[in-house]
Amino acid sequence: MSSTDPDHTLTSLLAPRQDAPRLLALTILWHPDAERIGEQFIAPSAEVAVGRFAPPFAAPAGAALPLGHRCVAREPLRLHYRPDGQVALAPPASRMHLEVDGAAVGAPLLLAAARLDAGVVLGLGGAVLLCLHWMDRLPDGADMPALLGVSSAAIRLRGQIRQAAATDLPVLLLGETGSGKEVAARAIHAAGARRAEPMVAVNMATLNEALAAADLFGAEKGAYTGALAARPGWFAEAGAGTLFLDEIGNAPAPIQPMLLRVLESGEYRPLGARRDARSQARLIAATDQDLAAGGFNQPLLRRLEGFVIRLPPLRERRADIGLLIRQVLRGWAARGGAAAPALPAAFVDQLCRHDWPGNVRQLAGAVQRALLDVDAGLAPRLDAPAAAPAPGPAGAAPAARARLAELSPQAVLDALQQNGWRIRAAALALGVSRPSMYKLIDAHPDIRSLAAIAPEEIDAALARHGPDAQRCAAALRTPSEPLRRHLRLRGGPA
Ligand SMILES: Nc1ncnc2c1ncn2[C@@H]1O[C@H](COP(=O)(O)OP(=O)(O)OP(=O)(O)O)[C@@H](O)[C@H]1O
Repeated sequence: MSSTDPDHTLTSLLAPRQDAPRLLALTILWHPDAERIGEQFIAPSAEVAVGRFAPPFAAPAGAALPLGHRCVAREPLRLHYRPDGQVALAPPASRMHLEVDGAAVGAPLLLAAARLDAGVVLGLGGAVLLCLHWMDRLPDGADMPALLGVSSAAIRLRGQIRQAAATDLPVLLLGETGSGKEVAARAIHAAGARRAEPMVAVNMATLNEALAAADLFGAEKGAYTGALAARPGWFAEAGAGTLFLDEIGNAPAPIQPMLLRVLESGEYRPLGARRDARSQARLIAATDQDLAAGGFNQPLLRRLEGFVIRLPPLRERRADIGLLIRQVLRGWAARGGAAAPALPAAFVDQLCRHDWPGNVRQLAGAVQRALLDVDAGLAPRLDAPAAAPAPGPAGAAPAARARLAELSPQAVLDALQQNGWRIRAAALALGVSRPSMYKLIDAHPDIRSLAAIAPEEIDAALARHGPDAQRCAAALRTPSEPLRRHLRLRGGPA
């Protein structure tokens, strides 16, 4: 741990040094040969000339080849990283159509250094898209297939995951909705010494406040009304593995001091038990909220911050967008057995420049819908209604929030009914985050929270519909996940 580290966390050891050299880099976002997507050229000097036959682009440990495509002019466009930090761009002396961030360019221009932080999208000849960006670290072997990315931010993230995996510290994952927090938690578990033990993921926002303590810490038989059998709780189920507490900012207030106690002493008391139990589990928590802003138990926050990892939003790492699009295309081919329909380069250009408040999840949804459109002979559109952004509860853009308010109660009800009353599936269908889905449900006049339903009514639904939690949920007009947990706690059907 660094003695000058004001946060006293390991994270600062990995923070890029202010004086770290940064190099100009070009990453292939789109190419008629999809295998080329993600290949990079990292400039060894301040001058780069990009044409059909040079420079060579390569994947880590792969062969290096020039862009090669006939739409790219032989005459190169020239980039010059100037001492004042700006990048001068001179178009080629040819008829090739050149676009810079969607605008046609026919004359030299200067790019401010800050534009390259997120990545500038260069369109060459209407067929090849490149991302011009900075690199402040070397490409890695990208040995975490669930966490794609060739940007410096993606490489830094994988490095932090490897470091966190080598420790037993609690980890706090911070990032906007859809930015990959759960994927990162699973990668930490998979890369650590506990990989052979279970990983249990709990969404704190779905916990029923009255039952949360029993859910997490377990309960003795008869510990509360309806507890027909003892149950272990998530801490015991995680054993010596990893307990992932997603959306920790939504942890019910009475639970927070109990979590603090486990983190401080390793001990907790199952409901109705005479003595404490010991937790062996490693804790990873995630949130898209600012937990320091108020409401959340601050000593608990300090404990969770053993190792803090910030997941960068997609709009700050455009160099990764091509690989993420290709992942969806490959998924389509793997599911359907046939290659995915071709997406127009102009549409991919839009995808690469979009702001993606719902991050990777929203991008993947937009690409899926575009593929369905193209397959049906329609032109893909980025502004299709279903492609509405998935805002998080905190930090959501005003435009995204407005769109959330535009969702009618009927649309929310339809999404639940069509998705077996499952919150996660309905949130995906509406293109909103799970925290937003909870807010929509709370505000809905015709959807009830489980706590508001009398036990006799639940019993009557069970008697009528049998042990089918989804049918009971539909009959009770309540989401099925909390009902399923409630039934499990009672020792009944799930
Ligand atoms: N770097 C990545 N490479 C490939 N897929 C990714 C990456 N990051 C995220 N994804 C995918 O994006 C989707 C959202 O990721 P994930 O559920 O981990 O996000 P999250 O930050 O936990 O979201 P939320 O806060 O809404 O729960 C998942 O389908 C995941 O597989």
